[in-house]
Amino acid sequence: MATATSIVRSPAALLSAKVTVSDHKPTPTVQFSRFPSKRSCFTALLSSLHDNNNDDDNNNNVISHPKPLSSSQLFNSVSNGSRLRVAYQGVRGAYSEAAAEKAYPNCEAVPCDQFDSAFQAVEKWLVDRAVLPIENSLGGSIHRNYDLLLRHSLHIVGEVKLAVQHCLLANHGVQLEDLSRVLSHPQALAQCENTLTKIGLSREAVDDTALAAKHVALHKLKDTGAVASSSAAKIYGLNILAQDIQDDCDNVTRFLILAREPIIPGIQNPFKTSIVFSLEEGPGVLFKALAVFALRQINLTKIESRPLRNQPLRAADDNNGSKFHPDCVDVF
Ligand SMILES: O=C(O)C(=O)C[C@]1(C(=O)O)C=C[C@@H](O)C=C1
Repeated sequence: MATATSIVRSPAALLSAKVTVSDHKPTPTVQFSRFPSKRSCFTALLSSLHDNNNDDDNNNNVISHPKPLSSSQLFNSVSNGSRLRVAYQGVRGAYSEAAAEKAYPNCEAVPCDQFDSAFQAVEKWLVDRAVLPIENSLGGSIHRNYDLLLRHSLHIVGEVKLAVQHCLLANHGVQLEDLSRVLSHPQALAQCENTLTKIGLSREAVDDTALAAKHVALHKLKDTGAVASSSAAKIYGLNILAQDIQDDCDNVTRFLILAREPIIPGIQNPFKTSIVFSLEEGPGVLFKALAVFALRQINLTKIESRPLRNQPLRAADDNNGSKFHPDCVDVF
């Protein structure tokens, strides 16, 4: 069990509650809110009130949202008698596939070549949900997905944590001393940094761990291994040369569950909220923004800062001599 915090609907209506989150279930979260400017912040607040009142959506000034998911729909892996389709990045045997199946045990896990394709698959109604990695206990944040969350209009409706245990895989008959190179996802290579350095293998990044295993098997490579899961070894017929090669035995990746529809937070489940905002530069702006949470006893579980793409880096000695200008601060 872990402790987390709730609930922020908008900067104008802050509520907080200390809650307990089970690690074993997907944690429901309210929608991914964006407050890039005062104007859009106001729009977001208006549309959220509009949804809650269930009014007819005839007003063009108010953004219309898809119908929100209910908490019971959220955990149902069967919709209308058919299996829920859940997009993940990678090929069969990727950790993301295991995360999708952990989030929705009876789902049809749908492989996507890139993170962006998984976002698009949900937006184009090809699948019902996407399950994508957002941070790892050893490797840190997966920035690509933070940036994609800003570019797409999907909602975070839950999260799932997966213990990641890496294996060193090779073709049958290949010994550890035959290997000079290893392929894997960059995060997986980072999570095994110490072990791979000790063995003395050069590293090459590919799109996902299972793809690395598939490549080694398909091309019958004798000098190249793959860092991937034991299920990838089974699927692609590879031998496990070493198990649990990650640098820390507590290697956990947190995945977000994304949907077209937001969910309405209920009181029966704990809720976590993600907010994105940018700040005008000036002394103490970040301190003041964070004080809003501190003064209401809201426990922040993660803070992430991303560059604003449409603004070049600001010089360190401009304006009032302030050396640090956070371009964008995301509170998760
Ligand atoms: O390559 C995979 O198997 C993935 O699912 C991707 C991914 C990641 O993006 O972090 C997921 C979990 C592990 O941390 C390593 C890689």
